[in-house]
Amino acid sequence: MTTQKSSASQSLISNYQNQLACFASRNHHIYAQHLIHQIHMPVNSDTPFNQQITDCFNFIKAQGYPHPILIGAIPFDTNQNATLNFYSEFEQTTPNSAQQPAHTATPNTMLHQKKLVERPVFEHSVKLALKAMNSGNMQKIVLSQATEFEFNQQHSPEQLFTTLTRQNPDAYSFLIPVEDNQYIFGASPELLLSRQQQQVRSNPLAGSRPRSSNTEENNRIRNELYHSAKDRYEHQFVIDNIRHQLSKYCNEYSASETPDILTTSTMFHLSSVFQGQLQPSAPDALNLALHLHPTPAVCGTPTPVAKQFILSHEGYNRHYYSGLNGWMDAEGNGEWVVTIRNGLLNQNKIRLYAGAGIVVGSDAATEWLETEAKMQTMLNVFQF
Ligand SMILES: C=C(O[C@H]1C=CC=C(C(=O)O)[C@@H]1O)C(=O)O
Repeated sequence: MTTQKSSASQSLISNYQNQLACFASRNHHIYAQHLIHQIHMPVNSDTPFNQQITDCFNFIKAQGYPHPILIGAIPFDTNQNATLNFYSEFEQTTPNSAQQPAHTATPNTMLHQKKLVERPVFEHSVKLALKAMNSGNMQKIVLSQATEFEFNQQHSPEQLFTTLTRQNPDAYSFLIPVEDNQYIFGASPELLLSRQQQQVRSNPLAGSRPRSSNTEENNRIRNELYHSAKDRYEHQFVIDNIRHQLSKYCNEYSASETPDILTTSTMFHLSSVFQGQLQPSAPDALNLALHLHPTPAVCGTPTPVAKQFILSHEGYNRHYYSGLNGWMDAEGNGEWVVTIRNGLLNQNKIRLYAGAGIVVGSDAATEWLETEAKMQTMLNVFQF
């Protein structure tokens, strides 16, 4: 496939060829290699990001590539820059974990680790949030922490991705180039939104318990989560919000009446499904997903109050964590997942993130332990 283009179109030509992006779900794996253009701008109503997306797709198609793809990452705070990567073509395969090489990540030595949010700071924020709830200002908030690890050498992004998909075959695994030669990577259990022609689907999660290694104990934990009034309450904010936002665009839809339990490599979650038939005028997959973001699974209720609390109290910049990532084709079909159980690869440093939903009745110490358990999904990649 040629990458030589006319001088008139040089501004859209890749300086970044061979920056691989990968996105895997249970049903398919997408690999895209020939990066044509990267947009870095906020995806909010103040910027012309939609026009730029249309221009990029049109430009790539005019060069003779009929099936371009956008694979990108949107931050938690949409006032910060998103990264939208445009590829001229992509390969789509059916997952077959038996054929994947059974390696773990490069055997690097970890030199240092540093908490960006220490446990007392997190627990203090939880207590402040509970106070705000008791005075009626907020009903739910998701608070998070991050840890940075420094290794003696850089991990191979491709190996990280292979390990993630092998360890988490039911998750949405991703590896996406972002600014400054960094990558975000992860294994998210949470589908924010998929659109395939007029079919839309969302699988919100909220309410969690760490898994044990003992089967009987796991049965007890699942049962306790399923019947926990506090976790059902925490979950309800998310499904109510998704139903409210998406039903506006649907001719018909259905939503789970009671949640199921979704099992990941490290956690149990309460899980609901929303499915609908979109109206002909409904927005494309990315814009529909942006209407949902940030859901109460990563922010809180009411959204503006929770978002402001997070920005003022959390004590670090979430950036891509708890945003969304995924892909979209030029017809507006796509899959966007919540950027959780993820990390940021920056040369020989890796930053990992995890959060937990807080409602009245939450206990600060238990919530901290929940974030640590969630982080284990990523730590397993490095065999810690
Ligand atoms: C915010 C995270 O998880 C969300 C998704 C599932 C369950 C959650 C919870 O029970 O708190 C969170 O809302 C995270 O993993 O960092």
